[in-house]
Amino acid sequence: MSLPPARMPRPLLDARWRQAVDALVGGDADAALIALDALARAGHAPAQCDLGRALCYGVGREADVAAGLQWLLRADAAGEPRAAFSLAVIGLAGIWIARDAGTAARRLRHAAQAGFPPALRGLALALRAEDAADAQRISDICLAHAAARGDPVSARLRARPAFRMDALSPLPLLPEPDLSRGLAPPPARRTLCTDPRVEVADQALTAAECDLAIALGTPFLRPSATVDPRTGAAVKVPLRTSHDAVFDPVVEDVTLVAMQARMAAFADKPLGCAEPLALLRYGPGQEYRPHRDYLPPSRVRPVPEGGAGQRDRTVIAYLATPEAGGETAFPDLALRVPARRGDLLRFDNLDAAGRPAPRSLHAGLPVARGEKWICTLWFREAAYRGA
Ligand SMILES: O=C(O)CCC(=O)C(=O)O
Ligand SMILES: [Fe+2]
Repeated sequence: MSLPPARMPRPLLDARWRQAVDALVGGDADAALIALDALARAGHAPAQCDLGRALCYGVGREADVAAGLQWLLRADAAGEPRAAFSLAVIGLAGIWIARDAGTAARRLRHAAQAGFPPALRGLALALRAEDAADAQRISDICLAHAAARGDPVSARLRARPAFRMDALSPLPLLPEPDLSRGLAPPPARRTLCTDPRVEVADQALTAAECDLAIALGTPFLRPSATVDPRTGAAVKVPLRTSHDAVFDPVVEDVTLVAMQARMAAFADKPLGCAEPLALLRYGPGQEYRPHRDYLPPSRVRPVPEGGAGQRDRTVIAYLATPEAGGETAFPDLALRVPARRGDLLRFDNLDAAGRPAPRSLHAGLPVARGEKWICTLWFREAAYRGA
């Protein structure tokens, strides 16, 4: 006999929820979402969380952010740590809901204290930027716990070498991190050119942010392609010989969001105007030949028609300094920007009248020795994410 979910005992609900998650991961999104919906309505907080995330990010069906947020809020109110973490990331991004670093920090602490690995890692990296006496010690304990719970990125980011699971001390009472400092625009910028505008912010990223972006994106790297302007199809061409990865927004990460929020602040653009963050790796001899970042008109839906418009601005974050070569060059402006880990570069792709600016021509010069890693945000004129 089959009871309606609302009357099922908790272990049965948990079993149903695990089945639904297996179906979601296994690609049977329709069945998964129907099951999650029934469980969510029956008050099962983990299912509310998964349903909320699926709706927010359009997993298995068209995104419905408003409905997704409602489920996440209900799961969070019921104490579900993963929902607290998702809402912390969403609250820091400030695209779907107004940015609130204080509430995000409270939610992140709660999720970390409950042992959710991405939250432990996010809290650990936020603490690394703080100078309180205990911050570094607690940061390392958090990374150790996240690694022990199966997070390979935390294992890579640990300052100290491997450890044994049975040597782990219990998680101490964790502090609430100050997430607001990571969002502020870089304090100083150097203007290298005014037409088109090119600016650099020195040492605007922390070492932890650079390492995290590399570690998180590495599994997704593939040989770079570009778009054929005639057909719009992705093609492999000698224009880009690097490897790249695009961070799908569903890869929620507090540190990555804080880093992007700072890149957006430097660009004087809302983060919601940015395309998803891209990661690029260049080895010796690899390059990005001279090109412009604005799109062929056929791929631009103009703002007055409700589209996101052109790529009006680009921000590049340098994550790893090559031993030689790899500068970003602007041939028409006689400029070369060294690829120095931690620095940000921004430049305009359009002129003051909003027309494509041919002088924004730029290139990633060949790396001579070592590796160059960057993250790029291409900003549109109007809202792109969640639009
Ligand atoms: O690698 C570089 O320095 C330039 C990268 C670039 O042009 C881009 O990502 O659009
Ligand atoms: Fe570019």
